[in-house]
Amino acid sequence: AKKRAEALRKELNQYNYEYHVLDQPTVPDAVYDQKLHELVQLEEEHPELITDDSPTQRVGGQPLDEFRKVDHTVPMLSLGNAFNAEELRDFDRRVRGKIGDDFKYVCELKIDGLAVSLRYEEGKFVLGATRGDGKTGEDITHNLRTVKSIPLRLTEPVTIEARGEVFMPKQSFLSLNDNREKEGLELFANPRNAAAGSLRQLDPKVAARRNLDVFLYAVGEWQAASTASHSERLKYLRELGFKTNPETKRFDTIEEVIEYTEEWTIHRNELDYDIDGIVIKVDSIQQQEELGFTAKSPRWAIAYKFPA
Ligand SMILES: COc1nc2nc(N)nc(N)c2nc1C
Repeated sequence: AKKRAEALRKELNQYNYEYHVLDQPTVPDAVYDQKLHELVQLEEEHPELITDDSPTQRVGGQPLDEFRKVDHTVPMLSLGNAFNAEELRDFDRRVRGKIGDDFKYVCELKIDGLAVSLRYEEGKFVLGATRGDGKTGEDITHNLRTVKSIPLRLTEPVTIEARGEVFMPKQSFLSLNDNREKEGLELFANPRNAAAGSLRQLDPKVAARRNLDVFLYAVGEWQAASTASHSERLKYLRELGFKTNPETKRFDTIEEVIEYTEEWTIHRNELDYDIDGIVIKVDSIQQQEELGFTAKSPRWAIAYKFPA
């Protein structure tokens, strides 16, 4: 029974990863559901076989009676903003004034969701927290465990804090508001508020039915082999089993970056999720360190915000 439970757990976690992280399922839902049912029965007969990374353990038992405060090991920063191409060129001039012309930019979609920090110890998901004021957030581990694209166990037993954005896909937002209208409940104004409202619940069963998703984009505490660039860090996050955004691109010049912001200003309505801008970062870690930080934001990154 122990062997069978282990085999089922491995298989189901792999299917879950393919479906929710890669968006490339290799088996039909019926196969997943049938094997999950077998594991649930096996764990009912042999509770001692239950491990906390079992797919049956994503939705916890009792609701909490309050949220615990969590101090971030590494503060969660905020980004400076640019609202037009000229302000992006100003940013570029400041960067070049400091590190010269030999560098690359990475551009990422700025997901309109809720910033979270995910802590793993020896590869196991142990703590998920909101950004809060950047130094102290709230422990929402019980809700983040229900997000199927958040791995409960990484492919390597590393200790790491990954940062990203939890969001509600547009389609899920529309059907959630449909249901709320039918039940005479107040509607959510937008997917961001719906995601935030779902994560602010004390009972994880609520978040579990809200179809939340995540994209990871940065690391806080970092133990792994040194990485030379942000692009390499994103690749490493993917290798660990995290979901990162597929639209991320590297460019040599700010003019290419401006074209990328113009493209997404037009095409963002084709995405399955809301974005409120584009985040632009100097790719090299060494050059990021040369540029450093202001009191609250990195000098090596900026958020281009779409016109409201
Ligand atoms: C390096 O710091 C950051 N990086 C980010 N990257 C993306 N893609 N989206 C964000 N919202 C974001 N926010 C911060 C503070």
